[in-house]
Amino acid sequence: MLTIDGLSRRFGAKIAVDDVSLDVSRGAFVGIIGRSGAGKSTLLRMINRLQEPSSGRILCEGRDVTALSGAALRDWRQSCAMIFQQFNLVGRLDVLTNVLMGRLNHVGQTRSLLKLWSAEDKAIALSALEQFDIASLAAQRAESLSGGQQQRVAIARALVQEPKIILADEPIASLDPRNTRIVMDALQRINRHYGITVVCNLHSLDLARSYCDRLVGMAQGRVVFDGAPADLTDDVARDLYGIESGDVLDGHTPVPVPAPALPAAAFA
Ligand SMILES: Nc1ncnc2c1ncn2[C@@H]1O[C@H](COP(=O)(O)OP(=O)(O)OP(=O)(O)O)[C@@H](O)[C@H]1O
Repeated sequence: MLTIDGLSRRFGAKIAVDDVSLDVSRGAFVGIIGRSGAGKSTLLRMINRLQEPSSGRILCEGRDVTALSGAALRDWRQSCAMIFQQFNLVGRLDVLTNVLMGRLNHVGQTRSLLKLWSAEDKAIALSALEQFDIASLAAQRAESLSGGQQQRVAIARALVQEPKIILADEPIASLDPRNTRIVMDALQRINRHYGITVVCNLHSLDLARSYCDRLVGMAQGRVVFDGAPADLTDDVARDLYGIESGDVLDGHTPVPVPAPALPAAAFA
């Protein structure tokens, strides 16, 4: 469904993403893992075109996403919803209105400017909130909610966009363990129940192993592992995470290793 073909992004002399090629099939739950600075966010942001590639292409069902502009680009962004670490809600607005923002592309420009939501849009938004057990919070200001609740609102907003893909950039990075599970369960529900493809950046390897059906490991902008969670051995994980491996391998003794110099073929 989604093909990333030789995608790179430079920031001055720095190569954040270096010649990445991936095929993501419809309905997959893909975890992008790797240490801080590996290029995970830049990769996700390029898929959504929040960041422009320096070279390479992104294709979705044969359409060249990298060439889109204007209305076609807006359509693309609607069909690949982003979930951010910091939720990106409008704090002073109520929860229901925040979710309705996800419908903006489905209603006419005048109605969206005036925020004249139809009864049907409101029903869709409320139903999305119900999916994640937060319909009772619909009238509350978003800023009054806990982090886990806010992230579920953001996921509901993404769902009402009716996307083909959800791109989640470290969605649980600022949450406690209980809310982490709730939010990951919400993403899993979107994936399994609605068949929406999820590509999710995760720092925690344990979470990635529990929730994803495919893991893509990045180091220094390159893909150094691509396979099933069961195939990602602790040794490979230590190479991927280096001195951070103790943080991501729960129950394992951290074994510091030098920063990896990882050819893509090494773990293919
Ligand atoms: N706008 C930017 N300007 C300059 N350098 C950038 C920019 N965005 C990212 N980088 C650099 O590109 C590299 C990859 O960053 P990126 O945020 O994609 O990594 P990451 O794996 O998502 O890390 P983290 O988990 O810490 O967010 C880093 O070295 C980062 O400093």
